[in-house]
Amino acid sequence: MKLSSFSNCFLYAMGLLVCLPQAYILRTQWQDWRACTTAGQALDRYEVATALTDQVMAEYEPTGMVLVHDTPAHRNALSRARQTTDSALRRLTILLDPVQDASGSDRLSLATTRRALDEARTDIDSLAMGKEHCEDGDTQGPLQYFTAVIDTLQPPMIDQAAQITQVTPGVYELLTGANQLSLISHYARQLRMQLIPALTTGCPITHAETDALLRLRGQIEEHHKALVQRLRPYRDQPALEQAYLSAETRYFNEALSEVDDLLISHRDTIVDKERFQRVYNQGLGPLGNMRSVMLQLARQQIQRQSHQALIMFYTAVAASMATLGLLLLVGFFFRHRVLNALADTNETLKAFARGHFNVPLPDRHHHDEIGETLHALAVLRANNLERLSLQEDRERLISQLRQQAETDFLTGLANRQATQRVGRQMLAAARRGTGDLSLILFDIDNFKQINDQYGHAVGDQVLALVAALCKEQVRQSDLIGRHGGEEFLILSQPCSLADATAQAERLRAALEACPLRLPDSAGIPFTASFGVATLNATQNLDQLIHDADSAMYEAKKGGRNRVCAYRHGAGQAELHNC
Ligand SMILES: Nc1nc2c(ncn2[C@@H]2O[C@H](COP(=O)(O)OP(=O)(O)OP(=O)(O)O)[C@@H](O)[C@H]2O)c(=O)[nH]1
Repeated sequence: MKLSSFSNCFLYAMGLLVCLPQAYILRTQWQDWRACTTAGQALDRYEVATALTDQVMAEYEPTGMVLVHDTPAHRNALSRARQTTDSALRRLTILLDPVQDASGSDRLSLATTRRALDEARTDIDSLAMGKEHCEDGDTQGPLQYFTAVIDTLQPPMIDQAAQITQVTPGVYELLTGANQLSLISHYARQLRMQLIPALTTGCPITHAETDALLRLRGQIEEHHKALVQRLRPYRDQPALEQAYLSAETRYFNEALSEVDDLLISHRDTIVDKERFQRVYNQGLGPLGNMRSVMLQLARQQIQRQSHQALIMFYTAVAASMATLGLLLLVGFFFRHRVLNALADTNETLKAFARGHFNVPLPDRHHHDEIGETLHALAVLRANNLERLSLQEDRERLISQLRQQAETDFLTGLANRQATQRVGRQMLAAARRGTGDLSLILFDIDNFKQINDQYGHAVGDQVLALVAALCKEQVRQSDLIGRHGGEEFLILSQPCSLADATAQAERLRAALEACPLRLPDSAGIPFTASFGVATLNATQNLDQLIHDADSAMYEAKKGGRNRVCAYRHGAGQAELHNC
């Protein structure tokens, strides 16, 4: 497995290992925040349900007034109170509608409330019609009806409270306390409703009313004690402490003292009705205020938790992004600094292995292990390039030396040694069937006389001129060599005897027609005698030269400045142009 594939797999695996738990954490934090939002909405519904409870309780007094004095004014007050209650009930129904659970218990419960309310109102209306004042039990029936209505509101409130405490358990005591305050308000208002006949018309308090007062007084005390217990953990909250002290003073001390005085003295009338009404009514307000403060504290706690959940969510998002970014950075770093560097180094090494030391080295200057390897490669490359350069110089020198060793200094033609070496190669090629090999051997006629007459320097110039004329006359592939002093040879391949003879004739004519031109002379004419031979199946180079030499000898003998060809089997060289 290649390192690059391995690193890709490793990075993908790491990405999954990092992403999956982080996705889980993100999901959890998001759900926590959503739950807090849902708890806040549940608290909204809880408050509306509480307000509805208050509104139902607000009907107690106008109901009591209508039962005592069925006047149009009291009827109007009752009608307004009922309208407000209906509107609060509708509002709660709308709020609860989108959050119905599978059982639809909240909706059913509100339908029951609606029914109980309608029944209570019907019964109260029929009770109010044509009745006499101060009848015993006037207020007992309506109170039972209202109690039934209040009871139907408990299930939706408990459901909402359960939803809230499931998310924010810390608000349990506050919600329970608020519910107890609702019940205390309920009993407190019932207690006052019991006294409406006595307060408004001066009717004597009946035994039944006294019993109801005692029962309600006991229930208020019972819930009051429980409320004090629940409030203990929150006494350090200034707003709640203040609301609590106000409720304690105004209702539990002052208002209930009025009731206790009435009960303890066993009187059937209230001495100072105005004072009783004022003190008792002023005591009811702090109860509602205290409950509002408790619900406000619960809301603040939910908001704090929601805020914390949101911060945790954003922190998780930031941590996820940072981790992923870090992973990508590590991947990029590893790919760039390690994998790519290794791949480049690998390519360079492969090129070196093929002997290509001229390839450019990867452009990396990091001080790490790969950087050190590349530095070593740079040294290796420089050493090898130097070695190759020296090798090239040496080969060039050898080539020059070889060329010098095989070149005739005077004419620039191949010397005898080179002629022998190249001649053997051409002979081998001819043996492989690449065509006939012919040899032209020629010697300048009476050259001694030229030397003697004009000097050796001029003789040398004649030799050089002969070489130049030869180069003009023969093919590039032919070999021209200086065989000896004033003797030259030409090896042609492929070339038949007839073609070689014709070529020798052209060369002879060219030499004859080109005397050596000297500045102070009219020209020094010279000629040459040529012998031509063609290689047969069994000959070696020396034998071929020997045949050409025989023919050249015949040309000399025949009077010079002529071409003689050697034919095998003829017994002697056959003269041509003689
Ligand atoms: N200038 C000069 N002369 C050379 C060179 N090599 C050989 N010779 C001369 O060439 C002459 C050859 O003379 P010979 O062998 O007698 O032949 P020839 O005078 O050409 O007469 P034939 O060959 O019979 O026509 C000698 O005088 C050599 O000194 C050379 O490199 N330069």
